[in-house]
Amino acid sequence: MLRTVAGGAVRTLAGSSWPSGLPSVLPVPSRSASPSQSPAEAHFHSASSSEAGCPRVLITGGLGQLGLGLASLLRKRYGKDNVILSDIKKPPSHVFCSGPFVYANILDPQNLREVVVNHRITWMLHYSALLSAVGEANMPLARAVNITGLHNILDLAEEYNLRLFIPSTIGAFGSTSPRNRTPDLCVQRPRTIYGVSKVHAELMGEYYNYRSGLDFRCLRYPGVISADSQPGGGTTDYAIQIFHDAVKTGKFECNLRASTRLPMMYVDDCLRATLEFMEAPAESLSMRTYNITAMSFTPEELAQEIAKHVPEFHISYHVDPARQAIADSWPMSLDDSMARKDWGWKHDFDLPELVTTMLNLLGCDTRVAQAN
Ligand SMILES: NC(=O)c1ccc[n+]([C@@H]2O[C@H](COP(=O)([O-])OP(=O)(O)OC[C@H]3O[C@@H](n4cnc5c(N)ncnc54)[C@H](O)[C@@H]3O)[C@@H](O)[C@H]2O)c1
Ligand SMILES: C[C@@H](O)[C@H](N)C(=O)O
Repeated sequence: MLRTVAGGAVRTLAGSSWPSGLPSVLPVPSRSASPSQSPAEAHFHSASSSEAGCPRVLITGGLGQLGLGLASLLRKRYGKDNVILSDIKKPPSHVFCSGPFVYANILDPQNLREVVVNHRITWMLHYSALLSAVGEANMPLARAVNITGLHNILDLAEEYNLRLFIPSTIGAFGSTSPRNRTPDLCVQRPRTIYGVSKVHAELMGEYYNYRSGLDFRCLRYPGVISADSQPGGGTTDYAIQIFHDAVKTGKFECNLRASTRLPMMYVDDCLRATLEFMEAPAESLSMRTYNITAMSFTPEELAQEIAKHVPEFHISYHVDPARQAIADSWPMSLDDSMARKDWGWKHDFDLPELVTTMLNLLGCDTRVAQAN
């Protein structure tokens, strides 16, 4: 099993049969390989890996909270030039210089087609979206990007036989879903355009998989916490901002109630899960959409953990009714046992490690704080 540590470095790797000669990694599945096929036949039928055996990856929406970290991890794995970052935003110069970047608007199918063809793309990781809070603030745009854009992506992935990853979210559940240890399969009646669009993405991807064999893969992420990128307008954003404010000012005003429990994950776990899932043999996947999680906490519990390192830290509450209503309809914890069973998902970061890591990355000397 491939494992990484904070920062994305490979820690331990098992297995060694990647045909491109990459350092020992999980065997790359050919989606049409079967035990009766010769490796040559399997390779011939695999359109999800490039001629050289190494995927050529396109990341859409790559300048958001998660895209840059994902690109960095995948570039370490597959080579800088095999991972193309794209967005409609202008990249800062350090991003532009760090590897291939192209403009790709998911609402423009012609533009997308050119990118896929010109860069000989074999895997697409589709990260463009409007998140929960900004989606409610601009429903028509969220509907266009998250639903019309998705249709463009699916059609292209089917036409060019791409392996397609689309992240879903805890926001794909609603108040009528079980809220404790929410299972993979249950009632999904979200009441945000974000949630509705993600249920649509899950179902459409599974339908394309069923209809034409599209190698669609989807993980329902919890709230993802990272230090080096800004959150994009979600309901779980408080769990990032709290660290910045704790380090800068020692206090934080939270827009959710103290007792609001939500599933969360540190970004390194999230990105490693994505890579491991993309590399998992198709035969090991009993489903195409999996829950993954690491921890669940409330703002109050997070503040208490931060206060162990920043003793003067003070949290206050000024609840935003729109975000609170969204959070109250989401799971408090997820059941991700199927991901753990099928393809070996295992998180590294629980709440104490998350807090220590975030504070260290943001420049707070937690050892000194603890000593004090
Ligand atoms: N961050 C989280 O906590 C979290 C949790 C669950 C799921 N996800 C999912 O992961 C994905 C990435 O999340 P994120 O936090 O990086 O989002 P983000 O909002 O930070 O970034 C989204 C990116 O999409 C781009 N985009 C918008 N319209 C576009 C268009 N027409 N064409 C191309 N790109 C466009 C934006 O410019 C932005 O850079 C999303 O699909 C999101 O639903 C994120
Ligand atoms: C949970 C996730 O999908 C995103 N961070 C949001 O809050 O909208």
